[in-house]
Amino acid sequence: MLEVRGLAHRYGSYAAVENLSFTVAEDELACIVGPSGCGKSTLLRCVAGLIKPTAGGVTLHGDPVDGVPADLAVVFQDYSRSLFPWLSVRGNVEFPLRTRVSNRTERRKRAEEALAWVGLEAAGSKYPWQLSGGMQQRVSIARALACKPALLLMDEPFASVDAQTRADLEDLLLRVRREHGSTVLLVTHDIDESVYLGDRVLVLSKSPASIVADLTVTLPAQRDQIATRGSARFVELRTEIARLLHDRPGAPPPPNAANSDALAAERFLAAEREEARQQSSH
Ligand SMILES: Nc1ncnc2c1ncn2[C@@H]1O[C@H](COP(=O)(O)OP(=O)(O)OP(=O)(O)O)[C@@H](O)[C@H]1O
Repeated sequence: MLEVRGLAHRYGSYAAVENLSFTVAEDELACIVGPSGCGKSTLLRCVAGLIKPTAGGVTLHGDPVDGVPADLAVVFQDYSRSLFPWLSVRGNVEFPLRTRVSNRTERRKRAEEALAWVGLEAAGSKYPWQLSGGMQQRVSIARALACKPALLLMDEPFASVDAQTRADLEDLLLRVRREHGSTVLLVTHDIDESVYLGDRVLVLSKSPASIVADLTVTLPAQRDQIATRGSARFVELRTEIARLLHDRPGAPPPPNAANSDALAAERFLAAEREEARQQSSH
């Protein structure tokens, strides 16, 4: 569905992204994880057609992306700036449909349907500022889904909410995807989140971003915040990604009850999570 080939982007003389190539298949959820400032958002903006790459290109269904494609939707981290405060929740969800669906009744139906998908069927008449942060981000997700996009791009979508809300939103995304099917490219700097959500994780290098690994997440499709995150395979994958991100071939191996390195690995990953939390709060 999506092909990124030889993509590079420079801001003046500064190379943010260099020679990136990958594909995303229909109904796949691919996560992009990389160090802070490595060029993840730049990559996503190029895929969304918001900025023009300086080299290489992006195709969606084989058509070159040159400007924002009609069948693409983006969810940003900062829900408070992406929702219109003067429109009701329903009005926000209906807004992008104005240019896509001419029939008003159909627009209303699509908006109500999308709000039900994210559990906000009773909040349509409220205003965004009357909702919690997690609920506002659910409105942003409903707005994106109402467009029935061929490709959903998400840029650190859960980085601005508390840990419990984040877990709820992650599960909401997995459920909506299971029930309604969608192709998703999601950027995060949280290693655990990339493994928990992804069918695949693309690991980026430090700036200028290039792909250092493309890992298939060999975990059961049905995920659970406790059982999945506690499984040996999950721990192996996140340790592998942490090692790749920090370019430390000698980093601790995956924890193993019989292995005294287990504690060191846990400490290393806890420091990783703390660093990601601090970055997202800035
Ligand atoms: N409009 C711009 N003009 C100049 N430089 C920019 C611009 N946008 C981003 N950059 C630079 O390009 C590099 C990559 O930025 P980008 O936002 O893509 O990284 P990121 O991986 O998404 O960062 P973060 O993890 O902190 O969100 C950074 O060094 C940034 O300062």
